[in-house]
Amino acid sequence: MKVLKFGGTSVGSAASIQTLLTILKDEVKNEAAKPVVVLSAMGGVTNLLASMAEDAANGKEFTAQLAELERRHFEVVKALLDVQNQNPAFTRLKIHFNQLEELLQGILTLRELTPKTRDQVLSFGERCSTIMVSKIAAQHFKDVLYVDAAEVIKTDSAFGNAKVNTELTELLIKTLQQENKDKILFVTGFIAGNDAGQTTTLGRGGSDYTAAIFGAALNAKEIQIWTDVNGMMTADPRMVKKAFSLTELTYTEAMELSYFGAKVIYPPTMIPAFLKKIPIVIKNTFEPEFVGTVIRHDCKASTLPIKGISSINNISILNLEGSGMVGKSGFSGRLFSLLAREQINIILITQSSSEHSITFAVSPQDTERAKQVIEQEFELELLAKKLEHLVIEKNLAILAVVGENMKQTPGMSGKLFHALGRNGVNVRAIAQGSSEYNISVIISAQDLSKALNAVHDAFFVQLTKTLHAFCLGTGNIGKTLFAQLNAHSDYLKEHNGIQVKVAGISNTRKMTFNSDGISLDTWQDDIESSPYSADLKEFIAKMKDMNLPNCVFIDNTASPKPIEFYEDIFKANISVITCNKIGNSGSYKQYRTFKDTARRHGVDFFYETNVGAGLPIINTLKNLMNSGDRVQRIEAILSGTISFIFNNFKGDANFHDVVKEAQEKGYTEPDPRDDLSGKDFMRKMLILARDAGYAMEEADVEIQSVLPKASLEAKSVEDFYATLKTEDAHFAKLKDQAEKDGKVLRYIGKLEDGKVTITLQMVDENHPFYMLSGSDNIISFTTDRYKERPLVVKGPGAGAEVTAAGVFADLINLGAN
Ligand SMILES: NC(=O)C1=CN([C@@H]2O[C@H](COP(=O)(O)OP(=O)(O)OC[C@H]3O[C@@H](n4cnc5c(N)ncnc54)[C@H](O)[C@@H]3O)[C@@H](O)[C@H]2O)C=CC1
Ligand SMILES: N[C@@H](CC=O)C(=O)O
Ligand code: NA
Repeated sequence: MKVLKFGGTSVGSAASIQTLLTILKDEVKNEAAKPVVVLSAMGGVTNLLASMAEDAANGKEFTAQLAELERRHFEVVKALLDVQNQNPAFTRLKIHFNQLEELLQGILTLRELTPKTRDQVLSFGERCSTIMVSKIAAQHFKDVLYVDAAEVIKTDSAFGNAKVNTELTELLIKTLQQENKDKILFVTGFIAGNDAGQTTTLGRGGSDYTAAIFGAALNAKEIQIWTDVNGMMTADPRMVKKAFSLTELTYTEAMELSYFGAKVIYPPTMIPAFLKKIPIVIKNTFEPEFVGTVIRHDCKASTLPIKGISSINNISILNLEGSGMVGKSGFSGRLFSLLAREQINIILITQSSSEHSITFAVSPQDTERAKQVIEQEFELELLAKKLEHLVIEKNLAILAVVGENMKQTPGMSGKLFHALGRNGVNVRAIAQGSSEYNISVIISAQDLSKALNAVHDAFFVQLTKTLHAFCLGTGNIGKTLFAQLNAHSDYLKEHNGIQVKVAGISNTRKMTFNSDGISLDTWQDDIESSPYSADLKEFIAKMKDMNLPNCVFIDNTASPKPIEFYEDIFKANISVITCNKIGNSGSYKQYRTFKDTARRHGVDFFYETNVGAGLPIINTLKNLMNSGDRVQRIEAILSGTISFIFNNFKGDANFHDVVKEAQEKGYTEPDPRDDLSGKDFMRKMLILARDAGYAMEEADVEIQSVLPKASLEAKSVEDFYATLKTEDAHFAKLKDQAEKDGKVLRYIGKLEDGKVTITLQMVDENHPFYMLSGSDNIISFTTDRYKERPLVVKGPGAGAEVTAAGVFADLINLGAN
């Protein structure tokens, strides 16, 4: 036979009771032995009863609540019972409501609520729901018996949390069942009775306990807990959207997981079932076809590294330290006995092997009392300075990864701490028992949601890892990146297990945020209709405040302003991807600071597109350097704009029009003077030289300009274009000269002997840079290893598509870390 327990939501309305009946009909059809059905009070009723009792004790009226209670039960009776059966049900229920009213009246008169009376008040919840459901069930099943559990579950008189007399209880339950083998028993959950026939209650999770007691007494084949969620999940689904239901768990794992937070079952109540190895199945009344979770002792081997992550979102820690406890046997015994005497529950303990300090966690409401009693107990040690004063830290949380598979598996704690560290979550204390199925860490409460999501992503790699991107700049590159992300998101999920959510966007006018991800179909409308005006400081503050896991800041601007915040962003453990070259080509000190700060905080700083757009130039150089090679010389064409101009400034073409075309094609910087003046090229050479190990400054780069004086001095972009027309002869002369000699114009950068030069050259067909087209860049690295023939990278080095793709590639590389 099976025990089926239905929780408050499962008996909370006429509709859910109808579902309950369907579930029961299936059970009766498929199983020869009649089930035992344990019921909770209708959802919310226990709390309502408790508050009515409190109100009465405080002299407040309770009639309205009583009427509400009656209404809820009567409404169900009217909806589900045939008219001729309604009156007997109303009468039975009314008797109870009258008793309840009398009881509350007594409390009101005496202004006193004892634990005993409170238990009695609360018992009306289960009694009424069970009477009601059993009456309805009697219309559908032949033999139905209402059982008041107070008659068979016998306890001591510790009202509120009574202790069960197991032997007697089992005997009474067995006898009851023997005598009613052909009947479906409908049993009140949560309540019991003492020897004197008074009602007691079983404490937290009491109805589950009732089910476990019946299951154990009757050696049930299975105990089903019908609730309103799809079984036990890998984490609290309110905080971790990707949490999923577990199909199987061991008892130990269930205990560990649901100890914190998870309200599905309260594991101590399962002990009777656990001792008899009875499987417990958690099912969802509102989705009965879903398999749910089975808790059993003989679970199949699982491929999951952990079963789940549990958490408590509000705890305090107390830290006691001093020489007085070093090597002193009995010290912790004294401390913890004291706390036990005071009924202060210790949630977690850690002690370093130096024995110089003990840290333990308690609930916030116990904190002050714990401090007081410890200071009293250890007064002498404190006076003699053998102990320091107790340090209390509040607003903390516990996160624990749980699973028996962690046993003997190296790398589990590494994975946990990597995920926490990379997301800037500081670990205040750690506890792992030698059983190895639980690693608990204490962190700041405000980091809990971020930490849970990051750790969930790290362990459940079969799910997608979510990156949260905050993007600055919606121009050429920014908007192309959004289009690429949007078009490629399904592929990314499927092949790389990565999901990119754009959680914030700003341009110079507006900014918008959404922690669930801004739609990349409608981002333009979202930003336009956003109530927030752009404010870079605010944007960054909000990004930090949202505290999302796997967070990255993407700078797609050409502005010096975001650069000022990079260091601060790294310090908040947020990675940076940038196509903006201004940061890395500022002072050498600033360049170093970015690199060092990112490394110190365990986050990434990726800037592949700073040189040659999407071409793999920065990464190639990084690989050379990291593998111990040494750069002897770099020769390169790194201005896509100038490359395009020289490749198209031929025959009758005029210089002005070719520059305009380069801008229209998206090759130029927002201000094309940056390209033509050689400044953009200078920035790239400086970044390369620095990455190659040279501590250079801008002043160390020698630039030969391609522009005449008038164009160089132009005060605006418009004036600049005007000078390109007036100075046409200057450009035509250059072109004619090259063409006459059978050569082409090339703007070439060189790094050699610690010196960087950028010069305008005319090269013939024997030169390796002769054959270029479009916006091609080319770079040749001569190194200790690539000495005879240099390593060459060549291809289009400007344009929105290739640049955005380079930023995208940085993002994917980041996702892999
Ligand atoms: N075009 C290309 O081929 C390549 C461009 N890049 C770099 O890409 C970056 C962006 O270039 P484009 O998209 O062409 O520029 P753009 O002028 O089209 O767009 C810049 C965007 O940044 C925004 N912005 C500027 N200052 C801002 C601030 N303080 N706060 C918020 N938003 C701000 C603007 O509103 C605009 O949306 C530049 O740094 C450029 O050097 C890098 C490699 C290749
Ligand atoms: N404006 C740049 C674009 C790449 O950084 C260029 O022309 O090379
Ligand atoms: Na590149």
